Amino acid sequence: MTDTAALADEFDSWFAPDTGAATTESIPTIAPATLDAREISAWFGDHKVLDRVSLTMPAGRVTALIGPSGCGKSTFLRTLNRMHELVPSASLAGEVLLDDVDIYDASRRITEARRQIGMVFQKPNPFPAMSIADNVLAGLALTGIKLDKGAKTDLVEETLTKAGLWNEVKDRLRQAGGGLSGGQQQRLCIARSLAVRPRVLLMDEPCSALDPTSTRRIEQTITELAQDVTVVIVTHNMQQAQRVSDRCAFFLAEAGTPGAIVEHGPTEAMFGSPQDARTADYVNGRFG
Ligand SMILES: Nc1ncnc2c1ncn2[C@@H]1O[C@H](COP(=O)(O)OP(=O)(O)OP(=O)(O)O)[C@@H](O)[C@H]1O
Repeated sequence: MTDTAALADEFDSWFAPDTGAATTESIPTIAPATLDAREISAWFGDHKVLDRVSLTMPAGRVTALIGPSGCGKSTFLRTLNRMHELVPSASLAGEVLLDDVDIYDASRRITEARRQIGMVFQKPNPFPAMSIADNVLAGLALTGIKLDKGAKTDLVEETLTKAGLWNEVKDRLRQAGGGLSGGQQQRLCIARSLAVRPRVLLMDEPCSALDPTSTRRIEQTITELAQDVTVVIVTHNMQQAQRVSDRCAFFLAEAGTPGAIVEHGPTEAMFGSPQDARTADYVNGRFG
């Protein structure tokens, strides 16, 4: 996916399949949840790209997924909120438990899983012509949540503050989201995700399109967010993984085999005393 419009479509489509979303006048405030992936295998057609990946991503912590290009990090991330199934040829085996409830259970609505497990993409994808405030509120309509004006105003301030953008935009909330810098747009997208009060926020290389200053600003935001929401982030940047994450999982797809986790654990141990020689080689920049 290459342009902003296409990514905005992706945002739209992830809520689209559900027709039975409930309407409510308030958004439940809930605590961060633990996400537990059990024996996840994933395919595109008959190409198996993940093989029985199990990983617990603890509540209120930042977990970084690291590994060379093509080892299945993004695919794994997309299985965690049922985005993988948006690809027509895609299939999946295994379970993803959100505080012990399987998000793939047939009785659970797809929209509810995606509301509770939000996603921030590689390139910022605000709706460019929509105002900053309306961008923040965009997810509410898509999930069927209706709020009165005062509650919306409060929610815009609350989420832009949490995303570290409020002070920069509070005097121009009616201006177009597309007029912000790349880093500001990414923080706007974080605020948009937070507005539906997710319990988990998935981030797929959220800084890869940003300059170093904007990157550090997003990293600061991620660190601050972790008390409200569980964060799972894919990153190629080893310094970033060390700076923002509590735990890391190292993925590898060796010699044409599907991606699997070689090692996972506290970030300090993964970088300071890795158990597997392949982890040591990767985190020290010897390949990948
Ligand atoms: N939509 C798709 N259709 C078919 N194959 C896909 C699709 N998306 C990913 N793949 C394949 O799945 C495998 C894993 O890709 P994935 O993007 O998950 O890896 P990654 O570790 O996130 O890579 P990168 O770090 O380069 O983003 C690769 O072989 C890739 O070519």
